[in-house]
Amino acid sequence: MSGPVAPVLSVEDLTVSIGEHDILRGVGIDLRPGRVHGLAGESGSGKTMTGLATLGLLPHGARTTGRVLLDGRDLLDLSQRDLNKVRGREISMVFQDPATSLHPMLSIGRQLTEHMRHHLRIGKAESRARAIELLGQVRIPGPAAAFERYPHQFSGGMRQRIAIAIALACGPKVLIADEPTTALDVTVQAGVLRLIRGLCDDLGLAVLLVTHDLGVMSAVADEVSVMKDGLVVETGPRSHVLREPDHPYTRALLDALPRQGPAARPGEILDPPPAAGVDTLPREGS
Ligand SMILES: Nc1ncnc2c1ncn2[C@@H]1O[C@H](COP(=O)(O)OP(=O)(O)OP(=O)(O)O)[C@@H](O)[C@H]1O
Repeated sequence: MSGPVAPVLSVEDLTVSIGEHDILRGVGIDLRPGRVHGLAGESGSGKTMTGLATLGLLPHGARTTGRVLLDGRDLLDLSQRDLNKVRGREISMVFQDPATSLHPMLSIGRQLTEHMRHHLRIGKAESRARAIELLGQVRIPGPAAAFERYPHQFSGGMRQRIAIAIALACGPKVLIADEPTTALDVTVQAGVLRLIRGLCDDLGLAVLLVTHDLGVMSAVADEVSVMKDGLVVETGPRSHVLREPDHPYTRALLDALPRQGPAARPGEILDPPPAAGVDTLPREGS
């Protein structure tokens, strides 16, 4: 095992308030290249808000304190203009429902290339070639033909792969994936998770994987943070947090999982055999 890699993105003591409501109350998370950091917690605990805050995408009127450091720059200090350069270029986000994140009236090729041409300032032929390469990288069959097609011509799983290709188009260092498989049929979830894991490994992406699903977390994450009421109550290596949690809230989350076999205990359900990782997921259906 190699030593700890320096974080590319560090959220430090982040607070977000809207009106009287304290939504985040001092969140700290480090994202490292080539690592998937899972963010778990019950609905309303602040997972999505943490992801959005890293992109400066907070609701109107939100007040923030703390720091979001990307390679040493505090994103909370950037102007909207500078933040726009960071979003999509250095940090990208994939949302739960690809049907809403893809534009229904624009071809896949246009959605991929406009993004690249804007951020990377490259020409039409170069952006087309890169788009087709990206579609291949996310395993869309027939990438050149897919380039000409529209979102409705693809299945949900394929649409999420396309959304991931768009997120990766400008070569970001950080990918925020907010419940990326929750809207998908269970048979295609594994394939999308395996893709995210593979891209993280191959491209050295730092991934924040927001999910309420501890099974997903167990299959893909290297580190896990657990949120409750706007705070990270526990963070650490996946095997530790999901098998021997220190915090009673994490234990309660694990105990609330449905049992999956006569002798299964939470640690056994969640932890794949050593080094098997994502390969323990079922084969994808599309
Ligand atoms: N636009 C908004 N304005 C005001 N409060 C908001 C807004 N969006 C979210 N909140 C509040 O912020 C808190 C955290 O929400 P967030 O969506 O981050 O939770 P979450 O952990 O991602 O939950 P879920 O799993 O349901 O998505 C919640 O109390 C929510 O009601």
